[in-house]
Amino acid sequence: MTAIRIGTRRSALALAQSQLIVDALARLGIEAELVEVTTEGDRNQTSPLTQIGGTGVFVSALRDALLAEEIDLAVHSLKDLPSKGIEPIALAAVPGREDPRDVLVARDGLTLESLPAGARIGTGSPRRAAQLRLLAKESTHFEVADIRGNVDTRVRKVREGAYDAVVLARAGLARLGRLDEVTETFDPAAFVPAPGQGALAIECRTGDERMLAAVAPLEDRETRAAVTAERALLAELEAGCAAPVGAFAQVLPGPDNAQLSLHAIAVAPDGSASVRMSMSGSFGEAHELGRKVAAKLLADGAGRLIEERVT
Ligand SMILES: NCc1[nH]cc(CCC(=O)O)c1CC(=O)O
Repeated sequence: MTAIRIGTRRSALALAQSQLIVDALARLGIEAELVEVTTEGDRNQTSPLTQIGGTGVFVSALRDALLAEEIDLAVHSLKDLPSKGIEPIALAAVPGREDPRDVLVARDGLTLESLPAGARIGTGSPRRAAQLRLLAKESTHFEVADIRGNVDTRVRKVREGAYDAVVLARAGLARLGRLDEVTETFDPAAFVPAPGQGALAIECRTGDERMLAAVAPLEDRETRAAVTAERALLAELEAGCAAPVGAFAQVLPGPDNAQLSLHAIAVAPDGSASVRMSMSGSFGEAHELGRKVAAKLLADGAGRLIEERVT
């Protein structure tokens, strides 16, 4: 049998994540190799993410390569996937999640509390920007500035003094072996992560039984349930990965592991207002839980808050 071709973006993080899957398959006795695919999101590092086609810019080139049969599997950061799937592509496996929390990487070991007034915090994410502004209103004062580039670039910009701090996913730094850069890890109930953050998505062509069977052992049912709830919420809000919406689901510890909790927030982009909601439901009804929490958020005015203001 020929080696499975795994499509990956070229960034250090994408390569590390895809290599995790190559290694996991190798442990199952299955040979796989990486095929690098350049995406529009990688080529275009200058314009804000929200201007280069919104959701899914990192995803479509890999999907195109799958459909053209240039690769057999695609590995994505699950949070970069559009919240609605497409028919010819299957979410073949969701492996175990890394730490889903957001972190601060600040100069001189600083935290949100200890950053001086007027500090510049870099993020390209409307969700992070909105939650930073929300926190700023409540405690200290800082300026949120747009930033682009991959994880290494962003950390370097703090080192070079262009920003006092950046907000990143803890998972990305963990996978790059750079957790020592973290100066504060945010409580996910206070600073809510992106739906799917920390999880990987392994996609194949719909009906490709060989690939579905190969990656089935990598599936983690707790992560699948959690991200199903988080993504159902995002889809129900008709929001994409660029929306100021956070969602974080967890399997509740207990004798039967039968409960899933979901905590979500929708924030006005300027941080002037927010709506939060928490609910739990049965493990087997993750999608329904996401829809219910979204409906409650909408009833509390979330739709108006997150409405895209095209300027
Ligand atoms: N937006 C880009 C992106 N997509 C996935 C990750 C990190 C890994 C993850 O969240 O699973 C990152 C970088 C970041 O947000 O810091």
